[in-house]
Amino acid sequence: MRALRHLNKYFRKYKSRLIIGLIITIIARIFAIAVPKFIGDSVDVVDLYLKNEVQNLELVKDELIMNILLILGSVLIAAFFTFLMRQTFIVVSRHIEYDLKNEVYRHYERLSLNFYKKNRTGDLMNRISEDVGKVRMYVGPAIMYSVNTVTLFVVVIGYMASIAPELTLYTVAPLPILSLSIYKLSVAIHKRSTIVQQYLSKLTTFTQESFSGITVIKAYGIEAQTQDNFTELSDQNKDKNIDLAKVQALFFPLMVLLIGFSNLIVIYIGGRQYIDGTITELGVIVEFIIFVNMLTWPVATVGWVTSIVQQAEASQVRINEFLSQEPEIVNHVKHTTPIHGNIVFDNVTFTYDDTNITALKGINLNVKRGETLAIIGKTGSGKSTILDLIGRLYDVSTGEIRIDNKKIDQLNLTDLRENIGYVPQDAFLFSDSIKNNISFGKEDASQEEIEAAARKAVVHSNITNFSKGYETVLGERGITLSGGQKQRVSIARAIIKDPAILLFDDCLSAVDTETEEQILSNLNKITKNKTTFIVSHRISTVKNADQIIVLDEGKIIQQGSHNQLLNTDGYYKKLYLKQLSEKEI
Ligand SMILES: Nc1ncnc2c1ncn2[C@@H]1O[C@H](COP(=O)(O)OP(=O)(O)OP(=O)(O)O)[C@@H](O)[C@H]1O
Repeated sequence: MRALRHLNKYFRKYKSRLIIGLIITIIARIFAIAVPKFIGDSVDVVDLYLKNEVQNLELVKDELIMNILLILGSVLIAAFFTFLMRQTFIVVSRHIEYDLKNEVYRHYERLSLNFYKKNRTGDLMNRISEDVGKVRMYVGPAIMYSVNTVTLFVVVIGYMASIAPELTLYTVAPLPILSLSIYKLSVAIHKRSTIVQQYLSKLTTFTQESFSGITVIKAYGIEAQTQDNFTELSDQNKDKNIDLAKVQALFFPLMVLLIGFSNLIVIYIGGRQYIDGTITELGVIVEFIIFVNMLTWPVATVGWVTSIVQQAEASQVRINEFLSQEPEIVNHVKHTTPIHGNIVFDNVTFTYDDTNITALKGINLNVKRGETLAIIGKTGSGKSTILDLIGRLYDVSTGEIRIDNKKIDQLNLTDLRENIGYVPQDAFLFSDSIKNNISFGKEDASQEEIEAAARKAVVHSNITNFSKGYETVLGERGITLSGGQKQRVSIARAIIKDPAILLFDDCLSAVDTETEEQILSNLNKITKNKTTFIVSHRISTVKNADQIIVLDEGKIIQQGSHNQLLNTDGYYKKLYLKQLSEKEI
């Protein structure tokens, strides 16, 4: 129960509603037990009349009508309060579920990229949906049924013991067996449903991947093979579901069996006691039979609730495991720090701690506001890593990065990121309209601003060619756009922010050289008072930059302007000549 203590703050938050729920439950139960009492009384009146102890039939009829009205009234009141009980407890549980989901989501967002690399997306999603759902079963149904059971027990058994103590003892004796059996069964059900969940998530992941990669599947003609794999997974899934159904099927028969057993005891022992005179009223037996049936479900829920609490505990442990993770990148500065964009790398070395790859080794750079630095180099040489460090997606291992003469970790992280327009290598577009995908960089952007940004990124005419223009909704990962169009929408998204620092990570690779030239000439105007880092494999993209660096295995092997580098033998010149011969320049 340790992990579940995390929820106490929510119980405190909804304290008053829970107390009201408790009072409502007690009232509902009191009215519920009135029903068997009135039935018992009715049987007694009829019994007395049959034994000739009461002769006036009218009196008997009046008493019966009165009892019927009382039963009706009690049932209605009990039903109304039971409805209110569910409304309070279940509604509170939905509020707590909502609060907890938001808490987990907020925390996820604070965590650094490393966290996302170490944990699978499916796992993150499971904890926020399925695990929170299981915890809700504890804060909702489990608490509601526990309160219900305890109040019913105190009220009903107290009343039963007051009218026939010995019979009460015999009647409740089999109930712990019922509770224990239901508990065992619930544990077995839980085990099997966990397995079912695992198989279901395998099947979901497989289906999701095959639909995302449908182009590859069709291009390679492997539909039949994919179908076989799906059928196999589906088969396993079905078998596990059947295993689960087998134990679930035992639940109600087991309950009915044990209720039947308790009823037999009441009839047998109660009958004997009535015959030998220990019990004087026949109605008591009738009342007891109704009480046994009333107690059965709450007793069964003791076992069920125990298993719910165990599952919730396990889920909360998993949730707490993530909640207790501290973000590696911490915002040390709470006050705002304006960003102008003078960037210095001072002997920066960076090692990815999961792969242990030292992606950057002793990098020194000095880029002033208004300047453009281009980075070129073989794949895996550390180009993207430089951009990631500027956005403080990771902290440097040794050396330091300074922006406007301040160490990067002495800047307000939100200010830093708000002042960066980043265009990643793999343009990611959300399943939303093109308009919203662009204005993502500036939420309050007007249509004119959006169009202006799209014009600068040379994608406006493509967008207006779509029948719905800027309202065109993009499919998953923007599949309705070509690679080059996606890149340009992504550039527009960065431009619209009008940030102090622009980071372009090989984002013109899918654009033809003519369009590239137009974009670069537009960027030239935009970046006049900004600091720009541009990563590329093409000389045509980097040639106009103020500084160009060539990276190789994390080290700067060449540095200078286009002309300076052309006059030096090395990687840059070789690449230039090669691309020139390919007529790329
Ligand atoms: N998130 C990461 N976790 C661990 N290692 C990484 C990560 N990203 C990159 N690396 C490794 O760091 C090195 C530099 O990668 P980086 O992405 O900076 O290269 P790059 O020059 O941008 O390559 P490309 O031109 O192919 O984009 C590579 O060896 C890569 O495998």
